[in-house]
Amino acid sequence: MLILGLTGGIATGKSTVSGFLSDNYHIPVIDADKIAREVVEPGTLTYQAIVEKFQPLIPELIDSSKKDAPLNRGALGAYVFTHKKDLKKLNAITHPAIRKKILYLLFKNYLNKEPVVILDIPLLFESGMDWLCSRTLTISCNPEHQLKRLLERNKELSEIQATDRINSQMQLAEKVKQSDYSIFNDGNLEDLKRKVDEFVHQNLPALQVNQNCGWSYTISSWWNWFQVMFPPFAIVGAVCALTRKMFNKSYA
Ligand SMILES: CC(C)(COP(=O)(O)OP(=O)(O)OC[C@H]1O[C@@H](n2cnc3c(N)ncnc32)[C@H](O)[C@@H]1O)[C@@H](O)C(=O)NCCC(=O)NCCS
Ligand SMILES: Nc1ncnc2c1ncn2[C@@H]1O[C@H](COP(=O)(O)OP(=O)(O)OP(=O)(O)O)[C@@H](O)[C@H]1O
Repeated sequence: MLILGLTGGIATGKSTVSGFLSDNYHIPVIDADKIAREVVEPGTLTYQAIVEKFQPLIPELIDSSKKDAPLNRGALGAYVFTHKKDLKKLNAITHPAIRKKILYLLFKNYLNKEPVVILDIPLLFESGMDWLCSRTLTISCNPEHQLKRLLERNKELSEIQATDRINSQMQLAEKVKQSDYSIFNDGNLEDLKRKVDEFVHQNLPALQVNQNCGWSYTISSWWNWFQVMFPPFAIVGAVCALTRKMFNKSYA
């Protein structure tokens, strides 16, 4: 299974691209932002840990008059994106649960024999989850477009708050440098769609696209067949791939 790690800065167009890939090529998408919302729902251990840690700092974090009140994400975001140390603490609480769910969904897709899965993670490199990916793709754009799109989408954010969110992430240029492929999303939505189509046809040649009824997959080498027939060899293959990635990274 080819795992394509999709990343970029906030509001650079990741979800728009994963939407195209899912709608037009029927590729399953694992969306880390969506998972990040699920793992903090009332009743979860992550929710409890966040309330214990952050309610003393953010009194409006939950509506205490209601049982199982959801987190006030706006208030939590406004606080953590201006307090770097606390953002790290929030990440330390949420990321293990997000990682666990991602691994579970990857395994489920593997059992479903999906040839390609998109892993849409804004913090792909920051969290080190790029090691799981066969290939990585960064969606970037210039800073003016990024700020404009973020302010248009999240109308509740002031320009200062939006800039804080952008600055809390790894620089876009660094993400582009670390990734195998990048798409520069500076045109309109039609331009973006065309670039995504070009990307698929140029970089995913092992897959034969049938846009009407999804992907059909050709297992190209004897080694791939072998791994499908004897799963322990797939595990050895995965360990070798991870070791190779680690080695390449430390010498990059
Ligand atoms: C701080 C929170 C409550 C703000 O919630 P809100 O609904 O306003 O934003 P949302 O979750 O939709 O995120 C919007 C975008 O913000 C950026 N972002 C989110 N979390 C982080 C973070 N920890 N560090 C840097 N950028 C982040 C991403 O680009 C994301 O796409 C929320 O983002 C959160 O719980 N973050 C911690 C979990 C996390 O790291 N999620 C990202 C997926 S790995
Ligand atoms: N090429 C484009 N032209 C016009 N609008 C665009 C373009 N690309 C993305 N947008 C818009 O910009 C906003 C941000 O895009 P999107 O939600 O895909 O970003 P994202 O990278 O997934 O953001 P986040 O990190 O917050 O999840 C959306 O409202 C989207 O419709």
